[in-house]
Amino acid sequence: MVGARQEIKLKKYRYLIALVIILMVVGVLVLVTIPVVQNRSLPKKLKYGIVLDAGSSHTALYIYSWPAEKVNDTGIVTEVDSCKVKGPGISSYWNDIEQAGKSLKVCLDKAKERVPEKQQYVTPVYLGATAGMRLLRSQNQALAEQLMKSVQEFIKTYPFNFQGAQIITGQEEGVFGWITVNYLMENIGKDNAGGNPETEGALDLGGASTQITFVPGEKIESEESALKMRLYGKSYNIYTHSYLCYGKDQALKLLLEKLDITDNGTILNPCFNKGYIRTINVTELFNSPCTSAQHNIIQQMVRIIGTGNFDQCDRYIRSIFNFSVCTWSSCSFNGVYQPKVHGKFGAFSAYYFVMDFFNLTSEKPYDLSTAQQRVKAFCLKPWAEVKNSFSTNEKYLSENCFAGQYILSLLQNYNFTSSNWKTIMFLRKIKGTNAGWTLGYMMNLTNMIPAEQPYTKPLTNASYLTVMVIFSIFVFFLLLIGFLIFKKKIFKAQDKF
Ligand SMILES: Nc1ncnc2c1ncn2[C@@H]1O[C@H](COP(=O)(O)OP(=O)(O)O)[C@@H](O)[C@H]1O
Ligand SMILES: [Ca+2]
Repeated sequence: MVGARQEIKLKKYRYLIALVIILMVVGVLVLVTIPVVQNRSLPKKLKYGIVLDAGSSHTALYIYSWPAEKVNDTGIVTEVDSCKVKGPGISSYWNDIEQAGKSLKVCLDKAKERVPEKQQYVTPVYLGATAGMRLLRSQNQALAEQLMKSVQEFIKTYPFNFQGAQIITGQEEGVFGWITVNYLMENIGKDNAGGNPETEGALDLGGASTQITFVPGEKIESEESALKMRLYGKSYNIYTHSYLCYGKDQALKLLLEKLDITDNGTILNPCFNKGYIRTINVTELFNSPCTSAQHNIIQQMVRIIGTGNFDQCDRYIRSIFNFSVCTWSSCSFNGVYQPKVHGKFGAFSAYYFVMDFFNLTSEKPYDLSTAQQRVKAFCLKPWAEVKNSFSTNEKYLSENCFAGQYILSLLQNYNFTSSNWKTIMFLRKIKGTNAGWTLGYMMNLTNMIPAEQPYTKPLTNASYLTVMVIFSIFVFFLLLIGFLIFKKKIFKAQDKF
């Protein structure tokens, strides 16, 4: 009788213990789920940053965004919107200074709509002007300053956190383009085991200048073009050079200057399609510091007539580069030091626009001879045919033969030959964000690129909690089993007595 009563008591205890276990497990699960769900359902607070790229040919505005709490993580800043300012670059407003600022209205209004009102006061805005303004400043510093002031004052009328309008250096333009490319490709910042991961070089072709930036496989001889950077705990020895006057619009002026002009004011241009005619004002050609050479043209207007002569065009384009001097172990042109190109390259801006026109921008790179054939085939077409076959804007269309040949020539001067041509990838965007100096510039000025690898927890919050709970349950069960065995032994021992 006593034994049976004890058994009932023991059963009751077991049920009680089972109930306690279930309640504990439920309790632990609730404790885990709530914080995880809680954190996930919180809307991610986004931060914004705006950069205006005041290029020589036009101004563009870019809006970037990133989750507030992840500033130092890599690959998380993305472009959420962009806006192309109508009309020419700010340097073209030298005769109507106030209009330079006003020209930005449509895009700044768009930014005001895009960035949530509450965030606008803390959203930094930067304006960086490039080679167009560099050239103007070299001609007339006061005028350049007035123009910068005009854009600055106009941006200040907006509720954003204005951080300054600067004419950036060619070196900054090159390096920030390189940072943008490598940040978006996630070549920098990722903790790749075993030394530095390979970075990609950056090739930027603008209207007034062009930049080449890469980490060479050899020591950089010229200090002028060397830059040591520490990013995310790794050191990079970067080579960068910006060629003023070798953007595609200024290079065309360099070419026109080389061509003969007839007494009646006609220039025959082998780099324009046969039959194409463009009339320009002489001052338009010679008002640039790139073409300040003396000229004795008496006419006001000159007529440029395309002859579509590929070989002649090639020769003339070569003539705008000087190969006669080099005081270094290797040079590109004009006596500029350049180490051997190394690794892969991303080529953007006008490189992309022009090569895209020739359908040479696919994921699978084309070889140099295919590129040459395509450009040649286009240059040999008469203008009448070209005009009818493409709906491209006439100015770009008429300059594509020149631009295509110029790009092929420039890249070969950098020593891209048939053997390494395919290391160049022509691209406009990387993961939805425009390739260009603006993103790198903003990240640098907002201190978003740490010099050292930021401390990262080995586990995410959610996995940390999960692991902790699983182990708690595990330990709890071990204890429980131990306890039950222990109890059983005691009961058994009691039964014996
Ligand atoms: N759709 C296009 N097709 C061809 N060229 C283009 C196109 N859009 C822009 N470009 C060219 O890209 C270049 C952009 O240069 P830009 O950034 O304004 O000058 P810079 O960087 O020298 O200050 C210009 O030469 C412009 O004509
Ligand atoms: Ca540019």
